Amino acid sequence: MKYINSTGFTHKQSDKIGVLITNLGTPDKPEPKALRRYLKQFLSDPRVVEVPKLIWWMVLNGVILNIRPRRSAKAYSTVWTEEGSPLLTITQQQNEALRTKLTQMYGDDIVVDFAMRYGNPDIDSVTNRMLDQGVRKLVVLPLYPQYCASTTGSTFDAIADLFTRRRWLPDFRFISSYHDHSDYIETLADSIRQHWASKGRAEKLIFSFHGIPKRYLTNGDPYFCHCHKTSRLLAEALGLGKSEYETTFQSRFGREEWLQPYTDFRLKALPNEGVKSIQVVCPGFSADCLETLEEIAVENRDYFIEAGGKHYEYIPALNDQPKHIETLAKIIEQNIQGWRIENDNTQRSELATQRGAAQ
Ligand SMILES: C=CC1=C(C)c2cc3[nH]c(cc4nc(cc5[nH]c(cc1n2)c(C)c5CCC(=O)O)C(CCC(=O)O)=C4C)c(C)c3C=C
Ligand SMILES: [Fe+2]
Ligand SMILES: [Fe+2]
Repeated sequence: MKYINSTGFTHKQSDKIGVLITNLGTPDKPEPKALRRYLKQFLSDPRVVEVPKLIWWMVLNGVILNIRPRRSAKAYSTVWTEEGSPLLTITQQQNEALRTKLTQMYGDDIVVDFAMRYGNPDIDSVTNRMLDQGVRKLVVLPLYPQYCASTTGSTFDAIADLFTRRRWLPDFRFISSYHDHSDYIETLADSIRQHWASKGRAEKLIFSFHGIPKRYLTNGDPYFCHCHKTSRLLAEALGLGKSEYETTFQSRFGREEWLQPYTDFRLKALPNEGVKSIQVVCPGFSADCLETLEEIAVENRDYFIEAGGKHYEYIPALNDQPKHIETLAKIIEQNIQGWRIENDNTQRSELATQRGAAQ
């Protein structure tokens, strides 16, 4: 085994704190070839699809990767902008804003960067670059408020895998969820209140979260409970009664049962139950992406209107809203307690001396 060495250190270089934010990732282009590459990496992750390896390899390579890339490329091209995929652009904006905020709080010895679990920029390259810049204490914040093994757990796997290959490991903290953090709840509530102030209130508010197979819940994944806790706290903050909101699950994939109730089923049923005006918010998505901009804002609107609904609004994700960035900075601040920015170069000088002697 050849380990990745820690190179590039110099005398008087101070130790740095690294803050790495991550999200799921997105294809490089809204084209079938790029989608094939992206979906192959994403759907080959055993944390995402928990099906025996050989069976899944045959289904993925024999069926899914021959059909889905073309279909998904079409969907992606409807949300793509001149800057690229919304998920990437918004994550870049969040990263810039967070870097500015944390630099104001901690000075230049904090290194802030972002990476994607699938596609680019990848976790390996970004983390290696941060460690080579002198990061000796690393905190990772996956931008998934609710813990799920398929997303948060998989992000940990990628970092842990890199660590098994590196010589010099940093102090390390991993933020596994913030679904009930009071600032996150208040920021979401505030964004909904602002929407109400400018657009008025619908009869019902739908909290739509990305789904997962129901089997993962029965096997002990806390994701479903985290989603419901976020909803309950959000409803309390907004003073909503039980009949004024619903929690639903979107973005099903494959044939098995996923978490219920399904968003699209409920949107098709609500007009028949007398609900003609709704607003939908997706608290599990920290950045707008295909699943919110296309599936919720367009596809599900059509279902609701076709079923007899009159008024449908999607309330955007928190994205790079200043209050969201302040919330993320606060979560990071609380998780790096006790991490002093070091300016003690004794160890560094020691190493440099030994290297000099060895040459
Ligand atoms: C917010 C949390 C997410 C969970 C939990 C999640 C689980 C999950 N997803 C799939 C399959 C797909 N998801 C896709 C897109 C997608 N998923 C999330 C987030 C979560 N997924 C985001 C933010 C996005 C959008 C990415 C973007 O580029 O905008 C896709 C790709 C799109 C498509 O082809 O439809 C798939 C596939 C599974 C199987 C799963 C849990 C088991
Ligand atoms: Fe997904
Ligand atoms: Fe989708």
